[in-house]
Amino acid sequence: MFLPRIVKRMSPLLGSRMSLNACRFASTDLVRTEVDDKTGIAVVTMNRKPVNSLNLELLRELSSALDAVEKNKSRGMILASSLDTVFSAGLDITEMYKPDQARLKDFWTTLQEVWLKLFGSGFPTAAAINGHAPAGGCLLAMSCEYRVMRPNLTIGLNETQLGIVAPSWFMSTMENILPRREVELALTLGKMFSTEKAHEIGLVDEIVDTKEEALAKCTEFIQLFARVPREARALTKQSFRREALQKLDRDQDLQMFIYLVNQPQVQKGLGLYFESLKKK
Ligand SMILES: CC/C=C\C/C=C\C/C=C\C/C=C/C(=O)SCCNC(=O)CCNC(=O)[C@H](O)C(C)(C)COP(=O)(O)OP(=O)(O)OC[C@H]1O[C@@H](n2cnc3c(N)ncnc32)[C@H](O)[C@@H]1OP(=O)(O)O
Repeated sequence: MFLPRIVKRMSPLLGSRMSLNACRFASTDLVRTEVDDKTGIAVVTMNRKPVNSLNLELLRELSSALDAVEKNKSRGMILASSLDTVFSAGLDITEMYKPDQARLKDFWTTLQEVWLKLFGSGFPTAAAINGHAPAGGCLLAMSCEYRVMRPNLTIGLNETQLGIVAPSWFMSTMENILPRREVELALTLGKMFSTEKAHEIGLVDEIVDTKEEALAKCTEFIQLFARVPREARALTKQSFRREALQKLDRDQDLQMFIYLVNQPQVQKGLGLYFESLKKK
């Protein structure tokens, strides 16, 4: 159970430029949330070694962090990773391979919840992509309004490469950013884009060299909205994203997921893929 710990302290995270700002922290082991008192922007940092794979516990804590950002009336939120080379490896394969059925249900329901809160948030969002972002990691980054990425990394929805199908709301999330044709090709190929290619096609907005620069660029983006009335901005964003949000029928999607994941050929594929990751 996530219990936000709100304390005042100096920020150790954002380097000298922001280190004098007092920050409020609401943190757990897996997700650190820090609100800069000067900018009012929350940085939500995923911290699950080795690769921030999204298991039930990490998803639950992300969901709670999004609630806390909403409740605190933060000016915006930056999603980042504490790891040097990985933003998030996507869904934790161990949640889907030979799963406990009750936990599998909880896992998927919580993932839906995180997406609904992040993609549908009223506050401005940006992703500081300081590491690789395959599949579910790409989904989180794409659910934000702006993406800043370090060079020589990869991002994309690679599900078909694993022999699985990205759910339709993963697809809609990509379609909110890229032209339909580009999305169809990316999805059917299971394409992982380099940072540079992702920038060229518009999947990523800016490339920077360091995590600190990524956080600074995300902050600049969120500050663009400083003079825009908050409610009007939020309703405009939510209205623009409504079609994608409403298309998700949670019960039907859950049933489909449970059915597909339990198919012997999907289990076999997930097992082989997991083994190949271990042998790498
Ligand atoms: C309604 C329709 C429904 C359903 C159809 C059914 C299912 C579809 C549902 C959802 C879509 C799926 C979405 C996903 O997100 S699936 C996950 C896809 N992720 C990946 O393919 C990424 C795999 N990982 C990597 O490519 C690399 O690990 C990465 C580039 C991220 C980092 O490389 P690095 O060299 O730094 O680390 P590694 O040595 O590879 O890994 C370290 C360690 O971590 C383990 N690992 C990696 N990724 C995962 C993962 N996703 N889940 C669990 N574990 C992972 C890896 O095995 C290593 O473990 P160990 O050997 O024990 O150290």
